[in-house]
Amino acid sequence: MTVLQDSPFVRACRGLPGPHTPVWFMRQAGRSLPEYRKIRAGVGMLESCRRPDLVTEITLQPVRRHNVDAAIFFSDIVVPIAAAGVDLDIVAGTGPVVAEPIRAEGDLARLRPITPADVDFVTESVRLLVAELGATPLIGFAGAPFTLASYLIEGGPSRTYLKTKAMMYGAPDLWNALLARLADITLTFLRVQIDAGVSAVQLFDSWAGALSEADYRRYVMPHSAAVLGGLADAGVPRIHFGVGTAVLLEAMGEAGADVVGVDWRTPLDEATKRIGPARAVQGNLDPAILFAGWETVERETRRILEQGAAAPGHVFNLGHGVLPETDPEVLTRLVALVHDVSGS
Ligand SMILES: Cc1c2[nH]c(c1CCC(=O)O)Cc1[nH]c(c(CCC(=O)O)c1C)Cc1[nH]c(c(CCC(=O)O)c1C)Cc1[nH]c(c(C)c1CCC(=O)O)C2
Repeated sequence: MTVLQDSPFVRACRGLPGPHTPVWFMRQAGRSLPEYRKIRAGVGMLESCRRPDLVTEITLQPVRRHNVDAAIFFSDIVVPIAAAGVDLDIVAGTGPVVAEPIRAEGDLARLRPITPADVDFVTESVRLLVAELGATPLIGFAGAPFTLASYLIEGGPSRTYLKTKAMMYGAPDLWNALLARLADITLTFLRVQIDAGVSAVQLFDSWAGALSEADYRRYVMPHSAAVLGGLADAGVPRIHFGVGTAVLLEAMGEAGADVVGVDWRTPLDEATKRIGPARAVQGNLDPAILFAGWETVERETRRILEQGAAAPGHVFNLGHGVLPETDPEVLTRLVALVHDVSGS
């Protein structure tokens, strides 16, 4: 086991004190970095996720630049479902597009279980990265069953989740069969990453905020809990993140998280009241604040560090991913600020 238990990041995830508040950014690897745009030129997104040389280089780029406290494995939430047999592509500027969406019982056969051999490129990439990263922890990740199902059912990104909700409410047996399959694939995919040496995992339920708490608990939480609960003995912290989840924070913690990701809509002290004292929080600077000038960035960062102190552990992050237009120098400066303000 290569879990970096004494790193500031893993300690904060476990609610233990450390030398400073650790910080990393969702989508820290990606289009905000010129070196990323250069290495990705002419290479498709899915192809880049399957090439260990590219995965390693792209994952390391923001670590070299920003002095963040953790790296996040470069991949995408649809990589395991592509490995499970679903014909899909990641279209620049749009996101995942599924050739034949899943709408009926017979379509489930297109989503078979995966074995570690189906994602051997993940094992190889994680091993290379863990060796390169040394004392910096690597975060593995996967999409949660609801968010994955939304792409599979809609066929691509959606504003209303109309077909997704129609299946969830109107065909609950099919819905539960689909989400159970996705939970199984996700659990295997995260175990592969843990076995290869990641120090933490993040389950992205980015679009769960489309649901009420009651419906989240009824239709989604059991499947996410199967994933997170299935990793209870794995020895790595589990982060559970979504957007627009103010009313879901308590349930997302209960689903089996050690750390609950919070977007910018809920202050971290308020989030901690809802989540309770047993779990750390991660967040929650609005990614758009990075465009508002340094004074505003500094003021908002100080506020978030103060409010985060109410939680047993705080991992500083944005409330959602880095926007492609972000000036990377602002991110570098933000990391230094978080370390400086929170350091003893
Ligand atoms: C919903 C979701 C997806 N993918 C992901 C989520 C959950 C996180 C979130 O809520 O943002 C997760 C993801 N996708 C990517 C990462 C890399 C690691 C990191 O955070 O640095 C992670 C963690 C790379 C990527 N995934 C994608 C890119 C951009 C494609 C490119 O660089 O060509 C990257 C760097 C493509 C993608 N893939 C997806 C979308 C919506 C997009 C954006 C489409 C676009 O704007 O072009 C699906």
